[in-house]
Amino acid sequence: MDKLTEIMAHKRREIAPLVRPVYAAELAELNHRLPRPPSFAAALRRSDRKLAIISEIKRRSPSAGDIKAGASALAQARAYRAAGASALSILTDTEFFGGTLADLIEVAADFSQNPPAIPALRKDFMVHPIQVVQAREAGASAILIIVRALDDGEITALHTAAQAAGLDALFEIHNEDELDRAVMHRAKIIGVNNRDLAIFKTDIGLSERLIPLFPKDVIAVSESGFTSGADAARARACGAHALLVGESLMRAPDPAALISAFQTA
Ligand SMILES: O=C(O)c1ccccc1NCC(=O)[C@H](O)[C@H](O)COP(=O)(O)O
Repeated sequence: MDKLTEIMAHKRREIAPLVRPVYAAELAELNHRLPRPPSFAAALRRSDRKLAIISEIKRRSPSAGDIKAGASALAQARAYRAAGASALSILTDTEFFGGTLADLIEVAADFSQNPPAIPALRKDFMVHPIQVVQAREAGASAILIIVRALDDGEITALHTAAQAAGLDALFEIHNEDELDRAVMHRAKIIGVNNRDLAIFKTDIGLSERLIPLFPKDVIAVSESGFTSGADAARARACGAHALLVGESLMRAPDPAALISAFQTA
């Protein structure tokens, strides 16, 4: 069993006690009642030709073990914002990544009270619309849809729920078939995850292979394995609008310098 399969099985067991029908009317009411979060999609299309950097809060991971155990999500988010990050990715999975939904709630509440707010992706392993309700209530601007981990019915349910709740969706893919499925679901934002989850190797060549195949109106994100401006330059050259970066920014003594190197590569 590869790691993603193990994580998805755990996530399905974890949320089983919370699962209930989630109707469009509930999501629309939520969207109407809660303050509108900043747009994730708009933040990824920069007008200054710089790459947008989605900066991730990631305390540990299956591939790296501890990265920055005990890090304050709020301190990390403030550092990223000050450094010019376009958006945040906040891992809310506890078992494998050491994050919590409380991290997202804390950061989104602080940013809305102390602007400027930048949008946050709820980075978790989504399987049911109840997690979309949680994401919207927590202050997220977007959710993650991992195409290979879900059947088409589940993708439709998550995507429809996200749209009804006023959230964007980042569709994550690893190959041409998954790209076709994301396009069939009318994804507006598609990310290529450069990490092979079976052997944990990252290869930016995967983005170089897949991003040129994206429809022209899709926002292209390259995810995982970025450590230098030279890596970012490869993603830019193949058409990426944005990078999603976790480990190297969490470990960086000066995240601002690294974000600047990525942006201007
Ligand atoms: O990072 C992992 O080890 C991992 C393992 C299994 C499933 C997902 C995993 N990572 C999620 C991500 O997509 C990355 O956190 C994200 O793209 C940032 O990657 P990086 O910059 O390499 O930390």
